[in-house]
Amino acid sequence: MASAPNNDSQTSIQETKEYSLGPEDIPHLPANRIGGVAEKEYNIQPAIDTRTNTNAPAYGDFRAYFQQRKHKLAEQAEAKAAKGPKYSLIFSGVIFHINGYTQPSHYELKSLLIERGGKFLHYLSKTQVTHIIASNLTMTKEKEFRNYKVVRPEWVLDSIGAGKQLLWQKYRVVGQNNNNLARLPVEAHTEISDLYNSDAAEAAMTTAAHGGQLMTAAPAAIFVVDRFGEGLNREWVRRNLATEPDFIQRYYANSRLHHLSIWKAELKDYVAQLRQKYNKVKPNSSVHNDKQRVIMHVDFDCFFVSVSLLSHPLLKNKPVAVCHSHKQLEDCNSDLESNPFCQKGDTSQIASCNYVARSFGVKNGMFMSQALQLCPTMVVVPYCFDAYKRISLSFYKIITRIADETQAVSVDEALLDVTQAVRQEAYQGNAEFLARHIRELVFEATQCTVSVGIGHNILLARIATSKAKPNGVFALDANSFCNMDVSISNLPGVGHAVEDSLMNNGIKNISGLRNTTLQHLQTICGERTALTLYNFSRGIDNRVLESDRLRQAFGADIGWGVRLSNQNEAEGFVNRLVHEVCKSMVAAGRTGSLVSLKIKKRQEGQGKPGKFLGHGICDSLSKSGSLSQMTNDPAKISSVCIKLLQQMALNPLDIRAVGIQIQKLNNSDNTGNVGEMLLAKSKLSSHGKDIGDRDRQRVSSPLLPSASQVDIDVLNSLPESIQSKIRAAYRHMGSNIGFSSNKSEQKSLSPGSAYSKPPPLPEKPIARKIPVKGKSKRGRPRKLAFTTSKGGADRPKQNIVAAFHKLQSLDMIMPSQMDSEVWENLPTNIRRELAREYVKSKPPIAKPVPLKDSENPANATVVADKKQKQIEILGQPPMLLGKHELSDVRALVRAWIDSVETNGPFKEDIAEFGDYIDSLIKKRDLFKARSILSFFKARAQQSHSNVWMAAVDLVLNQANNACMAMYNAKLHV
Ligand SMILES: Nc1ccn([C@H]2C[C@H](O)[C@@H](COP(=O)(O)OP(=O)(O)OP(=O)(O)O)O2)c(=O)n1
Ligand SMILES: [Mg+2]
Ligand SMILES: [Mg+2]
Repeated sequence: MASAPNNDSQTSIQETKEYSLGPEDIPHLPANRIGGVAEKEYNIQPAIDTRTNTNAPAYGDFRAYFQQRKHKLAEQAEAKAAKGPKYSLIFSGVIFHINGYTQPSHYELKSLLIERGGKFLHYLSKTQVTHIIASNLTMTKEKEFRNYKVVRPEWVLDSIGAGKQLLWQKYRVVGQNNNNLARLPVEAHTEISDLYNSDAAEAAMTTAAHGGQLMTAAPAAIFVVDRFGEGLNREWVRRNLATEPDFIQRYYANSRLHHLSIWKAELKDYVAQLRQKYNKVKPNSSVHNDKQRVIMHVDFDCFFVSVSLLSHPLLKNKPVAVCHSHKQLEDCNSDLESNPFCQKGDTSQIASCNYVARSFGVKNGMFMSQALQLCPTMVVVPYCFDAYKRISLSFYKIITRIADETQAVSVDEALLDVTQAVRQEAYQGNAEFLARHIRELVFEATQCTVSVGIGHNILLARIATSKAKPNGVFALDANSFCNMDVSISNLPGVGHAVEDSLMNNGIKNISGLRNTTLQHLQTICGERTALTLYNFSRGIDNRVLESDRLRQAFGADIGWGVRLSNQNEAEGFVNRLVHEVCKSMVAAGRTGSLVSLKIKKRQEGQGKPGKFLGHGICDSLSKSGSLSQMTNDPAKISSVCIKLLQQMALNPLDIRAVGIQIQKLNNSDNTGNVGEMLLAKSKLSSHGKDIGDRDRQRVSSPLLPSASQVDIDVLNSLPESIQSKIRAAYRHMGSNIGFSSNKSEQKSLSPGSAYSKPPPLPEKPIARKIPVKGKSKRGRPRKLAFTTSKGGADRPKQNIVAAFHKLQSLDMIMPSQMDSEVWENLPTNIRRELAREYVKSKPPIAKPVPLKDSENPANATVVADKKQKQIEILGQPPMLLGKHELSDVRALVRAWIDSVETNGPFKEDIAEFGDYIDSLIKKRDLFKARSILSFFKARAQQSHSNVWMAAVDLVLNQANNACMAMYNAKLHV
């Protein structure tokens, strides 16, 4: 075995014995390794820090180095302090406020400015503020700030680099004269020639970033330093536009974010494959909530750097970063201080830096210019994407074989459930032994170190890893967690919006959170988020691992270099992108039946993007279309995509980013959901024809789930006319579907039966698009349920139902609980049929308890019944960005979520949306409020983003408060 990053277990056990909590608390974790450590000790040395006695080859005399370094820094600090202020006060007189997400972070910007004489305003006081720092602004903010000096964070960094306060105008986001700014020509060639005189902050860096391959091939010809007046290779730029045939491949080859997202998706499938290979069975879910669970979080230390250093072993003990920076073209031993990028603003982002660099204050994600100030001797090495992937695959092989369950988190990180694995004789029930074994095996296979966090749940394991790093193991229980000072923003799913809401209510840290009652939290951030935070703050986390969740979509997004001059070029680009996506689908043996095209369209009146050839500020558009069958054929998918593009009727010159997503995949865990399958199939009759002979062929295609996979509850919940057609379709295939809703009958189908193939993988309940609320009083299966009649709290809802009844003449009303996207894609006649059946199946409506006339939501019913009148009586309907039609508002919501899916929304946008819903409620248009909220919730759920779910909670909470105030009842969404 190669020398392993391991420790002598005996030694470490003795060392940490004094911190023991007792085995009765945590039976399967090594009791002598679990928390119970005084808070201050955490700050100095983790209770279980195997780093101290490690033989870790990667860090050698690391500890001694750190001690020396600390000493030296302290001396330097003292010397500087003795001399006077640490930095020249270039920002004195600047009173600044930071708006929205920024890179560097709020915290970093704040420190940089304050240290240099700036004054920070937490709450924006428009009379005091001199500068607002923002990377992007919402439309509302843009209007609001149009008379202020709004600057990009680069202004701060570049000013520091230049040693003086630079002119803010060059960094403006919007400004006094913004309206007069000449509209930048959109044609790519103009933009390119503009670049010759440009000071676009990221131009050189970005072009370099995306041209890594070319730089290697011919650095002298390609090197781009326009920013410093040395000229730009025009040919290079031309070659880097989306119109070039090999653009996508080169873009893919150089974009780290693209790699990270693809790897994440691929690793999910890879884990599922490996689990089959190793005959892993999902562990019994009954132990999910208790203290018997042992969860590990395993994460490589400075992954990209560690891997890149395998081919640069001599740099091991030097500060090193992986980054697309010109600096990597420099000789590592040259005088780096003289590098122009040390003095000018190199805004390329550090993907990963090693722990030596971190000891200087450098961090992952930092801009290179800032990092070089902190650590001028830092060496920059290039990306090695192939090696990262290769090493990641070896890692996943090892951990998936050992763990009971594995959830792929990212290329360098996984969550393991090892509850059973630790019971094996070799580990004697000691999780730490197992963690060491994993570290040894990974090191032996990859020559890189991983750190392991251990806990009874995902939250504890993750927090423990931050204590274990680098190159160590740390176990944490809930008690010890409660003694730690964990930042609220480190809790999973806490984004800016939630953090700000908590801050505004005086909840600044985790102990503040713990000291807040659940009820109070609920008023701040909604029921679900409140409960999650309430639990998290106490170290409680009931989430289960998702080891069997296959990837749900294939796709690609390109938001750089997209400059298209005509429709032909636009269609050609979409076509090439589809071909790229299909390649990976074919390789994975997956097919899909729904394709979405996302376009970012240059926003009217916007100047040139901050990033050369970037997408700048855009409107996001998205359109989906069904494929005529499950397919991964690029020609078929491309023709649907091109139709979608044509339907969008855009000026190709305005297209700034293109994304394609293929969903509703075969073999994915929604194939067992017959409701969804049936709806997908219904969509096939694209001209609204009934499911007849023409479709029977399709019904017998592999599109339909096998009879054994049909969820009878869901089938029974459909209108009878549709049920009978489905049953007929199965009869046509030579199979009968039972009428019983008894699940055990389905399972009892003989294993040899042609339709007895078990549904693939999922054991957790399948999310249903069409909810079933059990049986009606008469014992017959209920039709699609609109509401449960429970009495008091349902009063407003029943009135909405009444509104619905009255509106049935429109007969195209979507049942609010149905997935709106599916609904919109259904043929007209099926929609009508569902709507009619739906209405017929409603139980009689209970008489509402009379309320004061002015408060009676039934009035809303009457108003809703006479839409035109509503407008006359109540005046203009409430507007969201100038839109009021339901379909328009939905389109806005969809575009909103699509445009910032992963990062989550700006809090101002949430507030604006919340206010719009509020005004709907105040205008008594409960039907619309509910419908839009359901749509919002459904789309947010599809994004699988906790941040979006938190946004849903916030808006729902606000809506419910408004509803309670008006009707003394909640709005059921
Ligand atoms: N926004 C991001 C996040 C991650 N990565 C890459 C670089 C990292 O090396 C790798 C793993 O991410 P980690 O967050 O685990 O960071 P490191 O492994 O570099 O450091 P640590 O030791 O803190 O885990 O993914 C990236 O390029 N950009
Ligand atoms: Mg890592
Ligand atoms: Mg990681």
